[in-house]
Amino acid sequence: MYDESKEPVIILRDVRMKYSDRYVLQGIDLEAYPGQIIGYIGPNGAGKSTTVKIMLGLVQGYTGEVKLFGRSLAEEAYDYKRRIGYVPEVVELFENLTACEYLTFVAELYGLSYADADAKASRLMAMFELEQVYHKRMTSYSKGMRQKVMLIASLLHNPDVLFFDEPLSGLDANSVMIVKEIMAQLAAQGKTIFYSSHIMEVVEKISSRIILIDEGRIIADGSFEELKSQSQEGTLEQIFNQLTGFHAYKQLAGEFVSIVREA
Ligand SMILES: Nc1ncnc2c1ncn2[C@@H]1O[C@H](COP(=O)(O)OP(=O)(O)OP(=O)(O)O)[C@@H](O)[C@H]1O
Repeated sequence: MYDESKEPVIILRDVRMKYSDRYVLQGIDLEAYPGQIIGYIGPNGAGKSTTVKIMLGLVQGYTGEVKLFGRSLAEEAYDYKRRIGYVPEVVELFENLTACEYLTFVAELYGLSYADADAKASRLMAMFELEQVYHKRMTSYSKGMRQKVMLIASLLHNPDVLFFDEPLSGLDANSVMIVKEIMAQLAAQGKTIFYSSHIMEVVEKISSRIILIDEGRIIADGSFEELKSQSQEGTLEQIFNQLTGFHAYKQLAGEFVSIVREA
């Protein structure tokens, strides 16, 4: 369980972000604590990736305050990146490298020596039964194999906060169980996991807290039980549909299919 007596590791205050004339984040306020697994969910285009990229220092030009580990990202030369890990949604970069080359490169950026990085990376690859391909180029990897490499890359430096964007994407059923358990054990040891996904069944089960964002605003924030009792719905998928005002999926699907069938 997370410990709210500790200092929050993430603080966002009135974070707003504008692209061209349009606000895609309209005032995000949240704190995250050690040991929390936060499911950060919302419709396509709601602003989830933008929020995460701001926290990663990849997007500038926002207003409001963003603090990680008690210090503002706006502070000059604040080197917080060694304490965070990130699994991006799209894994296409660097595939001409072998896993060994890629993982040791990433770990060295985080300050590990080559020898330590190689030893740790090869052992973690073996845990996913990927030892045979450790020295093969990732162009020859399946989607799930690449995803496992990205997970390892995000964890090699033992970060305190993890940002995962669809981390189970492409993983087989056994690997999903392993990764879910890894997340639970990391959280039990006080890591904070900020997790974006569209797979509601998984978010419902693994999150200690769920934040639902729609059109750049937080519209629900609490444990699954809290969200359930507020909305009178049974599953997270139903809560999501209700809170985002979506009911017409059958009609929409019908219209879609009828357009497809037009000669
Ligand atoms: N670089 C950019 N330039 C202009 N608009 C952008 C840019 N990045 C994101 N947007 C817009 O900001 C809005 C929020 O995008 P964002 O990627 O944060 O959504 P998301 O909630 O992560 O969506 P998804 O579930 O589809 O991944 C969208 O309307 C998107 O078109």
